[in-house]
Amino acid sequence: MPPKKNVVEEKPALIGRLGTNLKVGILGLPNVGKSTFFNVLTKSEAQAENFPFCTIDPNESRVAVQDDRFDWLVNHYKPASKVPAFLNVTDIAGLVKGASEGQGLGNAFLSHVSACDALFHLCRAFDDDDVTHVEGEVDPVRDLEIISNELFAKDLQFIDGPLDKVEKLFTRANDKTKKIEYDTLVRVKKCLEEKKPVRQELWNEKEIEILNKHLFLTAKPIVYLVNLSEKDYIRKKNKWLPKIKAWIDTNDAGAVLIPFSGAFELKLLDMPEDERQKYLKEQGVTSNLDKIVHTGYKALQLEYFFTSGEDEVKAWTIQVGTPAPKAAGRIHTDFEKGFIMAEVMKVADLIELGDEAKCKAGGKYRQQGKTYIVQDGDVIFFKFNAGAGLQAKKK
Ligand SMILES: Nc1ncnc2c1ncn2[C@@H]1O[C@H](COP(=O)(O)OP(=O)(O)OP(=O)(O)O)[C@@H](O)[C@H]1O
Ligand SMILES: [Mg+2]
Repeated sequence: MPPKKNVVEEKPALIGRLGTNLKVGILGLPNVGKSTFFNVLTKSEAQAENFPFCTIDPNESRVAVQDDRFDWLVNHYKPASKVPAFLNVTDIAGLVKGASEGQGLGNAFLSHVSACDALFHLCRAFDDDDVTHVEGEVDPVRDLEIISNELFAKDLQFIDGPLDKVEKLFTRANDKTKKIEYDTLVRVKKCLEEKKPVRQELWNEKEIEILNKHLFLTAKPIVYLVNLSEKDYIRKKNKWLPKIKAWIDTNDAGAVLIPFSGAFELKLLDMPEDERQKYLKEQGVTSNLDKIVHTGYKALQLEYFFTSGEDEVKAWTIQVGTPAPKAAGRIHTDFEKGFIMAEVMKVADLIELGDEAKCKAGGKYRQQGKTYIVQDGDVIFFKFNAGAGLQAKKK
């Protein structure tokens, strides 16, 4: 029997703000290399020094998403203007044990975490007696636990307010419309008490709508980054890596772990391009920064389609699952209002066949209507009725 239409399917979905201007925050203890990472990633010059709480106010920047497909389009069309996709990144202040009780920068810090949509949880696995560790000695597993506990503690403090409110309406005032909200928040509280991050629980769409009103810290997707010494990064070995992996498997199953080295990346940044290539070849390593950017982008459930021609090749960021008219609206609201169709080629087909004419001849140039869900890497030309925007305004 086919499933009933009104049954809400349980599927892992992004809990959080909607939109395309989402950002990833860099989270971790003080002095573990967050600003160093931010600087090498975004080629910025945020202050990164060897003392805890060097960063106080968040620094924001964006980093271009490296994509060979975009490079191919640029090389093919030789456009006057080229605009890749960008990932927004925020460097936040270090968090210490007791932040949820106001220690360190306390609540100010946690509000900066709250303003981000996903997190790079960065921990330190490099030994360097000259770089101060706020907890004494290096132990990234303990550090992950400290930060994770603070996030749980903050969510637990926060939930009582909304839960009390909805409980009054649902149980005492007998407002049955509040049932889902009440049940959802009770489940959230249970998760938090069991130290299960909200993101690890399976929620249906209705429940996600409720979660999205509250933006729990443990609902945000996390990518774990381990900051290694240059030596360990090059030899791809560090005694903490297996322990960190085991911690993630137990506490945040399925989350991605990516090692990098702030010291190594800083060194690369200072080298001229030819020297850098030579050094990478000699050492037999590559930088992990592109991979980190891609993973962050994916964690936000963002993707992009391309528009391309001689004027411009551009990657347009959308949320996964965006229908064609809404994607068109990213370019201009009139494109959405007057949407007629999307003419779509897959960038992989374009690259394989060589040009648009061959795509058309090979049946790889398709006309798609309003219900088409745009896919990552679609090359799209939108047809729209130019007067539609005006007509809509007149109504
Ligand atoms: N992989 C590494 N190996 C050795 N030293 C490193 C490495 N990564 C960062 N450092 C050094 O650690 C110190 C602290 O780095 P940074 O200022 O980036 O930390 P932070 O996490 O932003 O600190 P805060 O929370 O205080 O803002 C700096 O002196 C930096 O050069
Ligand atoms: Mg810093």
